[in-house]
Amino acid sequence: MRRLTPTVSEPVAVLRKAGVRAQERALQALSTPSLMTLAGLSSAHLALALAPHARRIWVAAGPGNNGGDGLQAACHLHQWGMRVQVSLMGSPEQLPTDARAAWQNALRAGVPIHSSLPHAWLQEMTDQDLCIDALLGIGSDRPPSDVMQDWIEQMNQCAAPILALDVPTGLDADSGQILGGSPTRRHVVHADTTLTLLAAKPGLFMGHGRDVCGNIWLDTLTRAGPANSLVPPADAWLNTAKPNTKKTHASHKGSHGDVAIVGGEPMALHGMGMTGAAVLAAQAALHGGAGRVILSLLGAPAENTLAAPDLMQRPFHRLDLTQLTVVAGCGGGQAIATVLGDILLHSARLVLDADGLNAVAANPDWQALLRSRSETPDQRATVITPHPLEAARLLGSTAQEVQQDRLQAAQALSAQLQCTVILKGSGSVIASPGEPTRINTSGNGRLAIGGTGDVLAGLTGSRLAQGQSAHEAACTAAWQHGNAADHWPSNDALTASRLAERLH
Ligand SMILES: NC(=O)C1=CN([C@@H]2O[C@H](COP(=O)(O)OP(=O)(O)OC[C@H]3O[C@@H](n4cnc5c(N)ncnc54)[C@H](O)[C@@H]3O)[C@@H](O)[C@H]2O)[C@@H](O)CC1
Ligand SMILES: Nc1ncnc2c1ncn2[C@@H]1O[C@H](COP(=O)(O)OP(=O)(O)O)[C@@H](O)[C@H]1O
Ligand SMILES: [K+]
Repeated sequence: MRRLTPTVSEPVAVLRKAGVRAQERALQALSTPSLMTLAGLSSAHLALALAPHARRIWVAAGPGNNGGDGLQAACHLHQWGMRVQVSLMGSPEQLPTDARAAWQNALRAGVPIHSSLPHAWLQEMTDQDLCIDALLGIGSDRPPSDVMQDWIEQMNQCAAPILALDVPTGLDADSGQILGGSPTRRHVVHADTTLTLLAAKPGLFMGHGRDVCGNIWLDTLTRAGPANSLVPPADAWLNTAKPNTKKTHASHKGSHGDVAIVGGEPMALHGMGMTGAAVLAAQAALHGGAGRVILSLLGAPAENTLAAPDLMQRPFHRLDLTQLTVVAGCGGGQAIATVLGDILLHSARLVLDADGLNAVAANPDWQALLRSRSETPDQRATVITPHPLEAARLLGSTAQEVQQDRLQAAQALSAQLQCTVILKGSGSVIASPGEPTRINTSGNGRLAIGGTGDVLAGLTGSRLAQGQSAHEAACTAAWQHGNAADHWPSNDALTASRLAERLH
């Protein structure tokens, strides 16, 4: 069993529900004792570690095998001398085979099992006690019923912390969306800890998953490690790519790459002042360690006084795109369309963001140009950094559809445009042709403010300029960007410009 944090360094495979089921089938036949026995024991061990002094442990068990895990855990905890009470939803006779066996074990051991909520217990429980959510796991396929909503609400209102088994009830394990629609305290369990079983699931790290899982632990239930042939191919991996920011002594500014930021339409052009976005990207490229950073503001003949003195400023026509890592589109407005063809055709390495992506979405010729960058003999690296709405425009779908399956959306976009994609948001997904898809787990809701996406684009450009491949640059930049937010002092405002200066 191990805790999954953003700083985890060993590879962690992520499987959708279908993959977990395949793994379960393959391992089930080989595993003695049964997987549920192992799952119950593991859950009981973690419960005891979390609440060693608990005077009451309440297990809410559902009608499937997730309920079976809870019953099995209750049996161990009871045998170890803890005061446990189980509320079982549904009829024991209708439990699936393994869960029914767990119910019989618990009955034989003398665990109190009821079919209703233990109201008096719930009132008396304190923060030293523990609730175990074993209502639903990966079999959860619809919004919780009214009765289940009552149980979820009572659990969320209880003073005791919550340990969710496998998946917090109400959360879709594939998407991180709430099956009941919104993350209210009736629709989803807000766990303090989630023990996920067999494999990590994408929904725990995306969308609402980050808010309702608490600390995530994984037990693969395979003590000696499963034979490779039994493990289905991973749908993705957690992103563990930390940047190496060390530079050799024998280097000079030319060794660390040149980045040009193209964007930042001024107010005078179409009444939308967006130069700040390009300046933020440039600052991030600078602090990310690029050797030289050039700011090329669109439609702005005069030098911009907002920009730091470390930045060079040049008009677009003076850039030698063939020698540069170009970060294009941050605050690009409509002006980006006047230079996008050249950028797609000639940039040695390219990060395309924001209005650059919107322009590509509206123009099939530019989509073809973007795709063709991967077919040039030098296979020009391209990273695109859409948020869900920008991704939806490129895919011809909706932001809601993108959020329903972020892994699939990022992979489809990467295949469609033959480039690396960072699909931003809670649980950024990094997909590249021929590379394992990554889910980034660093970062938090404090990043959900204007300008932090520009910082990510500039930082990615800086990593590309320093010689990383498109996939590596995207993975290390996403991780570093989120990590800076994770280490931000709680009493200090996080703003995009400050983030750009504190990338570490
Ligand atoms: N069978 C095994 O070998 C193992 C199973 N495991 C556990 O089993 C879980 C999967 O078990 P199941 O496939 O039985 O699925 P679940 O236990 O997650 O739930 C399925 C049951 O819940 C009902 N249900 C689904 N949505 C509902 C809703 N909204 N309101 C009310 N009832 C609802 C279904 O009709 C079905 O009866 C995993 O998440 C994991 O906890 C683990 O113990 C590992 C081993
Ligand atoms: N809840 C969150 N958890 C982690 N990262 C987030 C979260 N919300 C936003 N972010 C990150 O913040 C950045 C926001 O980018 P974007 O939406 O393009 O904003 P802007 O265009 O204003 O810069 C992205 O890197 C995104 O991944
Ligand atoms: K659960």
